[in-house]
Amino acid sequence: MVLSDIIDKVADHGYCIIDDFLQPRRSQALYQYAQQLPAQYWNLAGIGRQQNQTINTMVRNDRIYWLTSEEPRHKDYLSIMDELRHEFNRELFLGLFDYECHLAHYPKGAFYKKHLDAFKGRSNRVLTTVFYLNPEWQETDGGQLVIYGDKGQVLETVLPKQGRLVVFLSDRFVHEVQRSERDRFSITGWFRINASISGIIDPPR
Ligand SMILES: O=C(O)CCC(=O)C(=O)O
Ligand SMILES: [Fe+2]
Repeated sequence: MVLSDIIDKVADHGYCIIDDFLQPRRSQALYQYAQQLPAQYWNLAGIGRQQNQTINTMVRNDRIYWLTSEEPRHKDYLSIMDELRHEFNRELFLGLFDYECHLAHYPKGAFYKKHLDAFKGRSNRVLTTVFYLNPEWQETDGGQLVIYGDKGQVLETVLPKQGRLVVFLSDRFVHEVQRSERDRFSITGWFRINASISGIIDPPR
């Protein structure tokens, strides 16, 4: 996998789906790490921004855990995403300022209804990344990521299988996570610009 493939695809289509983004043993290590995280680390995910953050389990009911660079076991992933950020800036002049990401755990029955990760001109999230950790995944396990086009048509239905990375423009593609029939683990993140838009800044986490 070459980072420039990702850049080219995003430049051409606004999104890309890449397999074997990391070496299998690195993906597997992240999977094992996520699986053994004690229950108290996982928080129910909220929706909306800072003051308006609410937990609405009708919209999403996954659990998340933010990754910080202080923890050595997060460094590997954060540093490759930083390389990718530099590459995006070098090739497409996106001016991406930082990257934030969290582990996500969708237990059996969990989902995330149709949504956008950012609203045009109202967010500093530019690109969304989702990296999948489960080593085995079948159609019948559910949990597909569905990406929609601007007329509401299905563009992609993505099986969340280990090593696969999805990158898309955060304010352009409505997407959803279909009900998962098994424990589903991933790392979702956002490349951001350092802009204060209408006096609103997205929360750092
Ligand atoms: O896990 C996925 O496939 C997508 C997650 C997502 O859309 C989000 O966390 O905003
Ligand atoms: Fe999303």
